[in-house]
Amino acid sequence: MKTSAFKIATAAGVALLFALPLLPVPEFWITQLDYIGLYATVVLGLVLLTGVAGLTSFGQAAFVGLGAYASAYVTTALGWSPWIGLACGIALTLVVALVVAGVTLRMSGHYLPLATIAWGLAMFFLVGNLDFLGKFDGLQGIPPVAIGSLELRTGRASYFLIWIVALLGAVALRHLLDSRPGRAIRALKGGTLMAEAMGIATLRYKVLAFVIAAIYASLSGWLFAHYQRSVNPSPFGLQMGIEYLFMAVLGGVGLVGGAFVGAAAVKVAEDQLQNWLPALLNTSGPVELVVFGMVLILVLQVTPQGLWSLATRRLPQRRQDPSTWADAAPLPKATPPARGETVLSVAKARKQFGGLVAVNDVGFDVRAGEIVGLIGPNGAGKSTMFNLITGVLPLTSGQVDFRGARVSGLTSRAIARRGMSRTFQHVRMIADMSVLENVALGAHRRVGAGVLRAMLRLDRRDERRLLAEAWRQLDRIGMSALANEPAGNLALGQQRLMEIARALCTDPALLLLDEPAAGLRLKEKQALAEVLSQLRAEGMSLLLVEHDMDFVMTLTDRIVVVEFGTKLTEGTPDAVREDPAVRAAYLGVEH
Ligand SMILES: Nc1ncnc2c1ncn2[C@@H]1O[C@H](COP(=O)(O)OP(=O)(O)OP(=O)(O)O)[C@@H](O)[C@H]1O
Repeated sequence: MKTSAFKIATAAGVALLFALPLLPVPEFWITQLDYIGLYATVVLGLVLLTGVAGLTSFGQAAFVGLGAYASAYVTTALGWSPWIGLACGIALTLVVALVVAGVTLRMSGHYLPLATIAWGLAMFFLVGNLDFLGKFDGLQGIPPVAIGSLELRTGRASYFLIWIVALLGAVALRHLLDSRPGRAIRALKGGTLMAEAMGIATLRYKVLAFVIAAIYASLSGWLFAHYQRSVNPSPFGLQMGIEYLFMAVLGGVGLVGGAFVGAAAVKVAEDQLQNWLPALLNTSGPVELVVFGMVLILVLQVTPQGLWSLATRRLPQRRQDPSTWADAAPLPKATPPARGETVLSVAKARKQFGGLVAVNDVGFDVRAGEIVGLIGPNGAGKSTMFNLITGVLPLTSGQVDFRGARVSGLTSRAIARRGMSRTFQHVRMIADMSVLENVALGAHRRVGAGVLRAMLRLDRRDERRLLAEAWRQLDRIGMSALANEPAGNLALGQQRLMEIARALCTDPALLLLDEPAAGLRLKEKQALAEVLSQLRAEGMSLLLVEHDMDFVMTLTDRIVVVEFGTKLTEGTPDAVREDPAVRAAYLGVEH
């Protein structure tokens, strides 16, 4: 399908949705669609949290309950307006979500889903046992939402509000995903180490995704309470938490449109199954969940990316046009170190993995405007040394100073923020993001556009500046033609170059490159050497690990040789080439 046809179909769908209650359609349809809109709003949050950020939560129904009960209580017990109820619900959700996120998001693996189950259960039983919330009977007599003198008393009247909230929520989420904070959230699934090395505070973005998802759920709860006009704990229990996840996965992991398809599919299937299953299986138990599980597995066998991907997977990749940011103001630049200043100083750096000494009291300096090579046979400890310098691994002993200040002991993020950037031995990227978006992650720290501005689309000026920088750095290493490709489609050598562009986007004073020339053809290597020489001429310092000896010998000013974790020698390329110990140990030549 072409993009234009897809857009027309979507617009027609939305127009039909809003025309429906004005047509003489059965009340049942309207009720169904009301619920689908309510569910989809919750699932939008899960698209972000689980689909995009990779954080599984079974606890969304509890946040729906929080929004519902907060407004139900203040409107019934205190007689406040539902709009104040909405504000109370959001405020309460914000506080609770921050607390729950603080407790759970440091957990990894299966602990997070388990913790969200515990949170969902705790909320359910807490609400069910509180007197002032009516225990398991809940609260009745909740007033309808009123817009001026118009009271939304019927399903048809509430329909527009429900769907406006759901669709605005979808638009805001799409905006977010296509923005600076959105890219950071998209990097959480599998790219935390890289993102931290680019100076991105990943825990903060996990918390943000969690809080946004909770607020979407809470909004739905508010609508739900005033639509139903009564609340009790059962729609906010664990079973519903599982169903919301079903909807998110079935609709399409990480796809905004999937929230609506998933919510619709589950709601319709649920009703149909409830009609027929009891008769079919001769039982009155709630067997829909079992059948749901089976349907989910079957659907995901056929379309692993969920139902919505059937509509979107043939759409061409969105292309960014460089003319969009032609006039963007350049990003701020840090003051570079003075030429000849010692930028990096490593002293007696040591790393032990159990009994293995991977780096054995190694020391060397790198000065501004200098390219230093770190060479040695496989397993000599070069990558470990990179990880020690950049804070990915803690030192066993010794120290690292950067621009005159001690950085050993700091996190990789803190070190990156001081102007040290790197590439990785095994390329670290977000494969389904475009090359340009991956590179833009490097410039993340240089502008400040946050979540709210992104959701409201008020971030475009900063976004243009950011993409312009990413494009400029890609262009510098001769890769701008590939800017719109998904990064995962590139050849390995190109992915390495992309990492260099990303590192350059951080505006570093020191660049650490781990085997930059690996996988490149001769011409590409020559072009890369030229770019690196130019960076040196501009006053940048570079430390590189490389196995291609021609590349190292022609490019570097000095070489540090390591073997079995120990420094063998250090000197100019010529001196190192002639050093008998190096020839024996590293170049394999007898002396
Ligand atoms: N996380 C770890 N746990 C245990 N041992 C490790 C760890 N990381 C590295 N090592 C060991 O430390 C030694 C140095 O490894 P390192 O990857 O730094 O070498 P290298 O010089 O970069 O080698 P190559 O050129 O093959 O990448 C190796 O013996 C390796 O097996």
